[in-house]
This record gives sequence, structure tokens and C-alpha cells, in this order.
Amino acid sequence: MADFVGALDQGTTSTRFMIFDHGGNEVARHQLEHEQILPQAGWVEHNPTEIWERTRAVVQTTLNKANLHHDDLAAFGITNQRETTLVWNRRTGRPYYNAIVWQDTRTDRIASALERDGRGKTIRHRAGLPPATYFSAGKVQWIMENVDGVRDAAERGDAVFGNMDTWVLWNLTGGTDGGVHVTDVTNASRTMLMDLETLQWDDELLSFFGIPRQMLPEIKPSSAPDPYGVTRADGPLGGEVPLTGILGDQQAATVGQVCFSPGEAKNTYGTGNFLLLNTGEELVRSKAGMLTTVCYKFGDHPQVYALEGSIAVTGSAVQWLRDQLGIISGAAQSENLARQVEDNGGVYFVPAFSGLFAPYWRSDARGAIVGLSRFNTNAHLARATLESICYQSKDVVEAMREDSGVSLDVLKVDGGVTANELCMQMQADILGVPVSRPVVAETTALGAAYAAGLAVGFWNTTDELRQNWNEDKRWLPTWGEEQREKGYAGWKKAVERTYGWVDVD
Ligand SMILES: Nc1ncnc2c1ncn2[C@@H]1O[C@H](COP(=O)(O)OP(=O)(O)O)[C@@H](O)[C@H]1O
Ligand SMILES: O=P(O)(O)OC[C@H](O)CO
Repeated sequence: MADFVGALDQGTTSTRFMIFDHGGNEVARHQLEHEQILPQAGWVEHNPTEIWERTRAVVQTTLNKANLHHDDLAAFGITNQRETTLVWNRRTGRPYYNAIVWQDTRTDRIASALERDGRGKTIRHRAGLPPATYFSAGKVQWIMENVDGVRDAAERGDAVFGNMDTWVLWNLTGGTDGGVHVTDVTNASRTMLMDLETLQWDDELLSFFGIPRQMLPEIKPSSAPDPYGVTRADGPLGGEVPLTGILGDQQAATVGQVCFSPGEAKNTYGTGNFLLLNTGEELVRSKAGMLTTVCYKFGDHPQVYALEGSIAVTGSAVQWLRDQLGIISGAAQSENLARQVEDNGGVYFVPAFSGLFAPYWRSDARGAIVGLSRFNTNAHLARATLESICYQSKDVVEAMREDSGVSLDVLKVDGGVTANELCMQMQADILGVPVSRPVVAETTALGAAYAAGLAVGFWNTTDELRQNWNEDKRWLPTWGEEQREKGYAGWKKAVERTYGWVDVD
């Protein structure tokens, strides 16, 4: 058996390829950003051709950096930004429209109609998701209604739908020349089209959005001993490697953090934040604004479910300070700027750029900075931005406790923002719970590598994977209860100020 496993992480801001050894250690990586296309307020798109080109480039460069070849890889795993929606022509390989990103709010009318006319109740029960702009089905409907020729092509069987896992897999396995059209259960569970119990596309859900079944990829397990396909020899790997793992990126991070037992949770801090709690084989239906989602399904083993608190804007609020306001020149500088002041100076920033996701699900909310006085500076705003990441996480931890009865005794964290030591200290203070970061912070790619490697016997059991997890750093709470309650009360008041800002009806 080859000595390494490769994993592609096609994320919201960048695409990276990483190679891991048997101990779960990183051997090499390369990463490239892609353009965020913002055609109008609330719209976010990616160019799928650019994403495929970036994929080719990162795979080739990583192999070159490590001086490895395709036959050094026992398996290839894919993880991806979830929900982001693409429709392309299976004969020409050409996309009909840019990929509509999960953060995009153009489908707010579609989502609010679902809620008004009662279909939302069926979607909540069957798909485990609230009707919101976030998920794929409304985006497919929008493309069919607004892009010439797509509906006819879909009915003829020419136009196909996929999230980014499916797009990358289709291209890696051959594109118009034999590409496979497949997704995994975790990605399918984010479309609003899959029945969470049967793990199959559901005809009634499809009819809500007018989506013909032949547009959809085949749903497979997240770890597939019978491979989805092999990389084509004239592709970026230059040879055949079995493609045996696919996980949506947040489920991948849960696997990379070895949260294999019910009650174990992780919080990933990237463009947005995503807290997932493993609920085992039990499908827990949320009453507190969490999503029910498939956590993973390894081969023939029963599927494992999770409760998820999805937050749309966290790291991207830091990017906003950099790109739109220009008050920092890089994300890391947010820490230095925020350290210039002792506290938020009364300022709260609710970055509801895409409405509010969990646990509020308010598509009528928009961002607000409140509590300003003449005393405040950029440093207070930087601090309020980092605090907003932590307060939004507290909101979902509270909701999770309500749904599951689980009180976390430690929060496992990962993702780009966890490099920010001040933010992690604030998180421990605001939650009143220790925060723990692992040595291998790239848990998303690692989780996809684990799924792919388990399928081919590179790793044999989840217990073996647990041995690979080691703590890098732990932050302990320093605030008293009174300070914590006062700070949180201010946050809750600020959140209320964002409601009803846009009219979605
Ligand atoms: N030191 C830092 N402090 C605060 N935010 C950071 C820092 N470093 C990176 N980020 C934020 O982390 C995000 C990138 O994290 P990453 O895990 O790569 O995200 P994604 O997988 O969503 O592309 C960006 O939004 C960036 O603003
Ligand atoms: O690409 P990320 O890390 O921002 O994750 C995006 C999520 O999968 C959206 O649901």
C-alpha cells in the first residue's frame, strides 16, 4: 500500500490540496484563493471554471512540493464548501451560470414563500432544515427560472446539478469523457431535497422546487470501499488514484476532530462558523433553531447524524474590515488592533450580511453596528468584530444545549480564525468553557483524508484515528459570571436591532 493519502478542500475562499501520512501529519500542501464575485447586494458567486483550474494547480503543486507521484497516494478524498450550487451541461461540460454560493440571499422570496404556504413544515421534518436562502434547492429553482434554456435542458436530461464536490469529482474522473455524477450523503443532506431517514432524494421535496430527478447526482456513502471512480490518467495527478471519500467541509472537520461518539462536538471558524454535535444513530429534530444533518456514513455502517449550528459571517467579517473598510491590512492584524483597547467600549457589531442563520433564521435581518459614541475607535470595532464571532458561537451553544441536553465541558475548535489568540481567549470567557485547539488545525482536509483512507484500509478503525489527535493549546475562562451575563445581554439587544431591516415579502 502507498504511504500517503491526499485530500482536496474546495472551500469558500480558497482551494487547497493536502497530503497526510499514516499518523495524520501534514506532508505538503498548496492553496489558492479564487474570486468572490459580488454582482449586487446579497449576491455571491464563484466562477466554476476558475475553481476547477485552481483544483488542478493545487494538486500538481502539492505533489511537486512533496516530490510525490500519484502512486504514492493510497486514496483521494474530497471535501467542499456545502450548498454552493452549480448547473452544467453534461454533454459539453459547460456551466449554465456561475456557482451560487451558500451565503447568497437572492432566493429570499423563494424561502419566505415556503414558510408562508406550509411547505416549510414538510421540509423541516423530512430534510431537517428550515426554509432559508442558505440551501441548494432554492438556488437550483432560481437558475431554472432565470437562465435561458436551463429548464428545457433539465427536462431533456442535459442540465445536471451538483455542489462543488460533484463538480470537482466529475472533472477529476473525466468530465464529458466519462465523468461520474455522484455526491455523498452529507452534501445531499444540505440540498433540502433528501429525506434524512431514507437518505434518498424525495419526490415531494423535488416537486416543491420543480426540480426533475434526472438532474441530481447519485447519493453514495461518505467513505466508499467501492470507489466513486478513479482520477483520470491525463488529469492533475497524472495517474489513477481511487476516489473513496467525500464529506461536506463541516462534517469533514467533525471527522478530523475525531468526534466519533455521541455528545462530542467541534466548532470550525472559517468564512462562517459551524458547530456540529454528533448525535449518533439518533436523528434529533431541533426545536431551538439547529439543523439536523448527516454527520457521516462510512461504507455499510449505519449513518451517524449531527445537530448543527451554522453561522454565516465570522471570519468574513474580519475580511470585511480588511477589504471594504481598509482598517486592517491582513486578517491577523485584527488581533493587534483589538488588543489596543481593554474592551468593546460599548460597541456591538452584528454582521448579519446574509441575514441571520442559526439559531435565529431571520432572512430579513441585516448588519448593524450599535452602541457607538464619539469615544469609539477602529480598535473598538475590531474588538466588537472578534466578539461577534464568539457571541454568535455562544448563541448556538445555548441552542444546542436546549435541543440535546448536552453541556459542553470543552469546545474543540479549528479553522483560520483560531490563529487569533485573543479571539480564542474571548471565546473561553464568553462561553465560560475551556477552548481547545488541536496540533493539526487543518481538520477539514484531514477528515476527508480519513474518510478516503478508511475505505481502502489505509486506516482500519476510528479508534486508530483517535490516537492521531493531540492538543496544541487550551484557553481557560477568566471572566466572572456577572461580566459574562452583562456582555451577553448587550449582544442579545444588538441582535434584536437587526430584525426586519429588509422586506422579503
Ligand atoms: N489571525 C486571524 N484573525 C482573525 N481572522 C482570521 C485570522 N486568520 C484568518 N482569519 C479569517 O479566517 C478565514 C479563513 O479561514 P479558513 O479556515 O481558511 O476559511 P474557509 O475554509 O472558510 O475558506 C478568513 O475569513 C479570515 O478572515
Ligand atoms: O468553506 P467554508 O469553510 O467557509 O464552509 C462553508 C460551509 O460548508 C457552508 O455551509
